[in-house]
Amino acid sequence: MKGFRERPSVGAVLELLDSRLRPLSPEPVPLLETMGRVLAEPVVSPVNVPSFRKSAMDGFAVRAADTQAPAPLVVTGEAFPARPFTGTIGPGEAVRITTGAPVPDGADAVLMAEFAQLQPDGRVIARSPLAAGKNVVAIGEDVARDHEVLPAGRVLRPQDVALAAALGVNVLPVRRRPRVAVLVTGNELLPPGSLPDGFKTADSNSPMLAALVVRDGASVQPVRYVPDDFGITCDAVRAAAAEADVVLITGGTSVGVEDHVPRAVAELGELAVHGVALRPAGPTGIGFVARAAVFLLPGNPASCLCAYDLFAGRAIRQLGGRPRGLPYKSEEVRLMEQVQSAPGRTDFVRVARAGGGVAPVTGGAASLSASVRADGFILVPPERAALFPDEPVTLWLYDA
Ligand SMILES: Nc1nc2c(c(=O)[nH]1)N[C@H]1C(S)=C(S)[C@@H](COP(=O)(O)OP(=O)(O)OC[C@H]3O[C@@H](n4cnc5c(N)ncnc54)[C@H](O)[C@@H]3O)O[C@H]1N2
Ligand code: MOO
Repeated sequence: MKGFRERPSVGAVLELLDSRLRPLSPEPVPLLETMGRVLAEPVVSPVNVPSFRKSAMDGFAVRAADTQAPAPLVVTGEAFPARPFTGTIGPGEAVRITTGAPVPDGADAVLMAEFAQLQPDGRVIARSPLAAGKNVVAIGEDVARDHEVLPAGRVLRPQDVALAAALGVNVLPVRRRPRVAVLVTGNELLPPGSLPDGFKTADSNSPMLAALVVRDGASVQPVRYVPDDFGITCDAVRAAAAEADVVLITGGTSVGVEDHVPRAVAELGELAVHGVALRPAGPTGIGFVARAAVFLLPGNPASCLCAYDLFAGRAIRQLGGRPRGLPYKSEEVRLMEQVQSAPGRTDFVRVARAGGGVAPVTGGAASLSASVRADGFILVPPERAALFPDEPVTLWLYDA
């Protein structure tokens, strides 16, 4: 059994990771299925919106010049959406119009019904003068043809999908979703939901990882349980790497006699990182097998979450074309208690709000309940051996 030799810094590991991964290729997807997907190319409008001069109000289409003096106008027809008035409005004339209807030729303003005085003979008088263009939406006023309306990289929102629909676009090029396989190692584990029994432990890492993977826009394959056996571990990693873009392996990452994962990854491909100057999750590993990026996530639940958040999630987001940084809101807060670290190491410290600032929650890397009690986490940078009360720190918030 060998211990960890050199542990690269978190920064060095992130650099390596970023240099090895590129967004997955685009795929065409029907518009209604694109919500939350990542746009791979900009959307350029093929049309003007609106494509005709459109009334913004119910009332009367008029010539603005005719409203400067309060003279009665003769109503010569009606205009409705998609049922235009086909004639031209001449001097002294008006056309009854509804919102969304094409403004007839000759008219350059719409008199709102509220400001129209109807005469007993059916003619209409403007109560106040109108400027040209009043209540008329110009051609291309909302969207001009050939203009970029959605940038590449956009995580599509409901209104984005709606705009594409308004432009007549019904298929969008979006990044392929990363496919993620999860392998759970450890003879001691029972499937999630099992009552912990004797020396056995219910698997809590895989439900957490599945939720994180979905949050980060990827699809997750059914979890596979792998006993602590070198040959079976190799077979499972090989099979997972053949069908996934990312393989997450929890447990068996360290240097104990039953920790087969690092050697399996090294033999099947490349173990680029094993051990990071980080606490918790120091035993984290990163490798590449076939075309898959493989993450060795320590078995302790808090370490597993930490290693996912800092490394695996970043890779998944990058492959999916999403912003690769931490997907949490941050805020500057005051630290209420001293936090001990060590020079050269990054510490991931779960904290809760306390006394107008934040304080570490109690519980080690094996404590999942500490992650549940935490409002978020802070990171102690490698150049600091400790953080002190009253210092400003960046709080990464678990809740938006
Ligand atoms: N010589 C050294 N030994 C260890 C070091 C070290 O630096 N040098 N680091 C320690 C740290 S820190 C951790 S973390 C562990 C990581 O070890 P493994 O990744 O091999 O994790 P396991 O031993 O398999 O499990 C640790 C712990 O977590 C429980 N576990 C595992 N999987 C799950 C799961 N899916 N759901 C819930 N709980 C799980 C497991 O039962 C153990 O209790 O290495 C140290 N050793
Ligand atoms: O870092 Mo281990 O990841 O503390 O339990």
